Formats: sequence, C-alpha cells, structure tokens
Amino acid sequence: MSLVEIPPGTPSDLAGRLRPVLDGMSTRFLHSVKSGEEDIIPWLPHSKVKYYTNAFIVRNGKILLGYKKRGFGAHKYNGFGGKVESGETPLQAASRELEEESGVRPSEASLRHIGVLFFMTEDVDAAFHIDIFKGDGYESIDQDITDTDEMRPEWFEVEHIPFDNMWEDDVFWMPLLLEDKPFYGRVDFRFLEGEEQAVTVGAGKKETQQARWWFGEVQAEHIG
Ligand SMILES: COc1nc(N)nc2c1ncn2[C@H]1C[C@H](O)[C@@H](COP(=O)(O)OP(=O)(O)OP(=O)(O)O)O1
Repeated sequence: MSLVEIPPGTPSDLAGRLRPVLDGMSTRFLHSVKSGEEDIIPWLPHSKVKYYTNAFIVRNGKILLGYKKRGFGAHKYNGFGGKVESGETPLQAASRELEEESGVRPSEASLRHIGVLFFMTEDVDAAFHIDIFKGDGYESIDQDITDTDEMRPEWFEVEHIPFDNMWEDDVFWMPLLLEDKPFYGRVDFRFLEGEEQAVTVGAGKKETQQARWWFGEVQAEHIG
C-alpha cells in the first residue's frame, strides 16, 4: 500500500487513473490517496449505477455494527443500510434503513454524510455507489437497539473493530470515518478463474479474490 499526495491540479498518471471513479468530479479535492498495487489490472466498465447507503453510530468510544444474518454480505459485520428508494434523499434512506435494521432512529442533526464508496464487481454491469453516514446520537437515549430479521446490532470498542469479519475494504476507510475525515474510494472486485479457486461464502456467492482499489481523503475546504 502506498500513500500518494496529489498536488491540487496536477494531471498526474495517478489522478488520470482516478477519473473512471469520479465521473466528472475534479480530482483536485483529493488530499491524499491510498492505492492498491495491482495497477496493471484495468478498471472495470459499468453501464449503470445503483445507489445505497451505509450508516454508523459512534458514541462513547464505541461503534454500532450489525451482523448480517442473510442476503448480500451475510455473516459479515457492517453498518446499517440498503437501497435508496425512489423519491428519497440518501440521508432519508440512511435514516430509514438504520431504523429498520437496528431500531435506532437517528436525530436529523446527528447523521451526517462522511464518505462515498464506489464498488464494481466483475460480470456485474451495475456499479454500487454507497453514501456513508456517521452519527453520534439518536432521538431517545434509552431507545432499545433491536435485533431484526436482517441484522443483529452489536457495539464494539473502536479499538476492536472486527475487520477480519467485515468487507475487505473496510479496514482502509474506517479509520477516516472514526477521525471525522471525509473520504472517497473505489474498489473493483474480480473473481479468480477456475472453479477450484472459487470459494463459496455466505449466501452462496463466490468469494472475490483480487481487487483494484484506491481511497482518497477529501480536503476540508471542499466539504459541504
Ligand atoms: C463490497 O464491499 C462493500 N463494503 C461495504 N463496507 N459495504 C458494502 C459493500 N457492498 C455493499 N455494501 C453495503 C451497502 C449496503 O449498506 C449494504 C447492502 O444492503 P442490503 O443487502 O440491505 O441491500 P438490499 O437488500 O438490496 O437493500 P434493502 O435493504 O433496501 O432491501 O451493504
């Protein structure tokens, strides 16, 4: 893993390689980028984008994660989220999903946008655009956190986040979320060729074995 500074406005090779991710956005707001080593692998193409949210509550040195019981990402810990429905803003979707999956109703002021992740998977033409939200409170301090059909909520000390049992990208951007540093990132997942190398996980999906990725922190003056 390398940490590369991109001076504002520099059309460096690295900045050029970020363009498929940012789709029209300037790379100038990227303060720094952590990039994967597999630079010879081309970025995957996509023809459509699906919008999702993922929300995390962090308070008193602990983070609320959910153990996914079924569906996509089953048997992993993650934030709470899902598709942005028609007519919803990402913030409205994040609040709704958080409440549906954990029972927590975040206060409007608490939940704020902190990052964007863009995922591609080989042989899937739709890209996942995930707006990441962070909150530190909810409406009722005594509110019960609820185990749902889909997720089992659990608090973890921020020093003991179970990265071994989470999506493999989380370890790269979670520190930025914890430090309140807005971020962007992209990961392209590919399957290894050959049946014997494909591992079955969770809901019967093949485990991805190779990824191209980068993560960028957003400069403070570009927030908002
Ligand atoms: C592939 O890497 C991923 N990393 C992380 N950290 N999170 C991811 C990754 N891929 C998807 N996600 C997130 C995005 C969403 O928050 C959930 C998926 O949500 P869900 O399985 O609930 O999606 P749907 O069932 O389609 O949505 P509804 O809840 O609206 O039905 O995982």
